Amino acid sequence: MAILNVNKTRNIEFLSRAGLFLTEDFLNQDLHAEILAEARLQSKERAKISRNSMSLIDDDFRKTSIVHISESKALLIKAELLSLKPTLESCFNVKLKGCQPPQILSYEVGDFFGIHIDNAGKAPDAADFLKERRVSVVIFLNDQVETPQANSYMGGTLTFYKLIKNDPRWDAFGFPLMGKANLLVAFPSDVLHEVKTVTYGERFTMVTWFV
Ligand SMILES: O=C(O)CCC(=O)C(=O)O
Ligand SMILES: [Fe+2]
Repeated sequence: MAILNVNKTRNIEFLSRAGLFLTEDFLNQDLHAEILAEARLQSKERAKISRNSMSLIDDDFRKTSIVHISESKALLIKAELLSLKPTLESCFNVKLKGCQPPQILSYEVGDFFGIHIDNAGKAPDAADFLKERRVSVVIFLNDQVETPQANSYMGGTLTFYKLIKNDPRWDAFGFPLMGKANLLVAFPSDVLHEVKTVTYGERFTMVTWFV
């Protein structure tokens, strides 16, 4: 699919206008550094996808790992994320109960996540935890760069689809968001998105879903 080529700064502006919520420097600096350090050290397991009420690994659709983080860090992270609830409620005009346990995701070279929505849409046999997702949140933990640099990654662009409603001419266009350490993006969980293949380094994100 075609990807619109827009510069990094303007893209934040553009995606905000298209209805996404973006905020820079979301986590306090110490917590951000601690999470990233922990993400690089801890063990990981391959992330699964849900299909026909089954949870399975499908390398053709998603190659991502979930990092095991300490219980204490998970609690701190959740508290930070919950502080965002009122803002997300007014931004997306929904009443939210809370958020699902945050996950730290790692994408090594060759990893990606194909085009999907986070809340299973109208699939009748989907698990309840998927159906109840209202607002998805992604926090980038390290920088996406254009030439190799330590602690950063290349490729792995988070790309959104069908942001321009009621005009099918735009349906094939992907709207990219370059990763930037501590940038947070929130979007309705029925927005189509994907993570392109990582081509250098290791990409870390933290994700949760408000319900
Ligand atoms: O890692 C990302 O940027 C997004 C991950 C994602 O789309 C998901 O976990 O549903
Ligand atoms: Fe997603």
